[in-house]
Amino acid sequence: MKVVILDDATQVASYGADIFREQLAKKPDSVFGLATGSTPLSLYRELIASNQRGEISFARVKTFNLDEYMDLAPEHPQSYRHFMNREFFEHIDIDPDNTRVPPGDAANPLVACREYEAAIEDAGGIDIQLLGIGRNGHIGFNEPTSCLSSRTRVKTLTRETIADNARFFSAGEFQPQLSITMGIGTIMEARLVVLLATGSSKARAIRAMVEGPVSAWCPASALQMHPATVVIVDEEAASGLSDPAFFKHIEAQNQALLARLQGQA
Ligand SMILES: N[C@@H]1[C@@H](O)[C@H](O)[C@@H](COP(=O)(O)O)O[C@@H]1O
Repeated sequence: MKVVILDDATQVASYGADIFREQLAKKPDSVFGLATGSTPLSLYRELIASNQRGEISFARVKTFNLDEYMDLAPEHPQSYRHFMNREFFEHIDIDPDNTRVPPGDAANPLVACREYEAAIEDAGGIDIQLLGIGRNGHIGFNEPTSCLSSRTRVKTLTRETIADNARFFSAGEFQPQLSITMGIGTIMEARLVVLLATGSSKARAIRAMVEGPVSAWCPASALQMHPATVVIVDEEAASGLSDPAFFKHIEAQNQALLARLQGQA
């Protein structure tokens, strides 16, 4: 697990966006796993700007979103499908048919979960999976006690997650208690995982993910077993780590090594 600590949320978004830009330069038909939440929004805005300047193209890209609320139609303003269209897909040159979000309104969610897994496999697997993290260490909607080898399935949301996401629903409005989410096993098969976290409310989860035991109590801790995970955090989200200076030292060494290798090319 590579941990990159940066000054602020703007730098976190740029560092993350660079990884996507580099991937697109290498493989224009990349498969991206995408996330919702407020954290990735600045990264999406950077990618939109690059796309509109003609620096990158999503014309051959396929995307799979991590999760969706159950019982919300795609047109519902709080559905993750609606969020992705509004915040990202409508502003880039992607073919809408190449974007998938788990169907929260599927007549048979169990069949829909199996089909989602099959579609990821048919696309050749995920090149980069983008993740945020919940305050309780969830990734996607894999809440604490999730099986660490789980696949796409229906998950019950914790009261903490429902409370955290209540701000998006108006008072008295139906708020889903269930979700469809890629499993931790699904996420672990992505070739590269990029997890972003900003703000002090994420400090406890980041510490548990990076330093804690690999445990279903912190689903993100499973990423300690992933061969290529980059965790990009601002100072506040890193504030619970025992030795942030060590991670900064490693990153400085990595950048120096990269510069040396580029000099040799
Ligand atoms: N299912 C999503 C997660 O994918 C996201 O990482 C988390 C954190 O959201 P935010 O970035 O707004 O803190 O919220 C939701 O529960």
